[in-house]
Amino acid sequence: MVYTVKELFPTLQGEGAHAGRAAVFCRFAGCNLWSGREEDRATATCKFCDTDFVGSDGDGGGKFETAQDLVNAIESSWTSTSAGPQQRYVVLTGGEPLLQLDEELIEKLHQKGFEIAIETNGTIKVPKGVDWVCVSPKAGSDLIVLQANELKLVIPQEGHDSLEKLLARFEKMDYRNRFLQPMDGANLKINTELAISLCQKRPLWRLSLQSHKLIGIR
Ligand SMILES: C[S@@+](CC[C@H](N)C(=O)[O-])C[C@H]1O[C@@H](n2cnc3c(N)ncnc32)[C@H](O)[C@@H]1O
Ligand SMILES: Nc1nc2[nH]cc(C(=O)O)c2c(=O)[nH]1
Ligand code: SF4
Ligand SMILES: [Mg+2]
Repeated sequence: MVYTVKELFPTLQGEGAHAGRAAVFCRFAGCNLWSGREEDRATATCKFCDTDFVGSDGDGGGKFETAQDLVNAIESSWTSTSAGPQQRYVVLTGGEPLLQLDEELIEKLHQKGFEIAIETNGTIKVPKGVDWVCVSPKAGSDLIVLQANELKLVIPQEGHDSLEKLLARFEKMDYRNRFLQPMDGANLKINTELAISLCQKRPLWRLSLQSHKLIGIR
């Protein structure tokens, strides 16, 4: 299996329950809900993406011919921060990482001592062995990952009916942690105020800020 990776870099997880934790980010190329081309954005299922996931030309990106090649690159990225063997943490994101993640890659990352997290839109089955699953549902897509460590809902999304009804539905489902993340873009300030007021009204939800953007890291 050849893995196409847009970029691979050490940083801190910026979002959700593990915010602030050292991690290597492996951003896979490609997504099933948007081509990544600006001219397709308006007609895509997911229209608000903040990420360039097209191609393999980013820092640390490339085409990795084998799972072992990719794992070696992830390990080098971890070590490049002088971090030792403890608490090795990799976040597989994209694009949509579940278009490429397979059990061989999971097994080889575990052999190197990595705890594995994924960021997924929840439309593709999660293979066995992933340690932390964060699902971020998109309006107009078929959510099939109905159980996860973390649900991270970006708000507000065009195409969702009543937000309060949607939250009530997710509150009954099997997600261990629930976050509201304000949509970045022209309305970030208003969206943040909305997320704050909803978290105050509905304490099953916590606020997830994209803290990496606030502090100017990737
Ligand atoms: C770029 S996506 C990649 C992983 C996967 N495709 C997904 O959507 O979960 C990573 C995270 O960024 C969130 N995100 C994307 N665009 C955003 C925006 N404009 N504002 C806030 N969060 C955003 C997604 O919802 C997801 O939680
Ligand atoms: N630092 C940092 N944290 C993140 N958490 C989720 C991200 C993503 O794009 O998947 C992300 C990202 O792009 N950078
Ligand atoms: S599903 Fe994720 S990667 Fe795909 S377009 Fe939406 S936010 Fe971006
Ligand atoms: Mg991001």
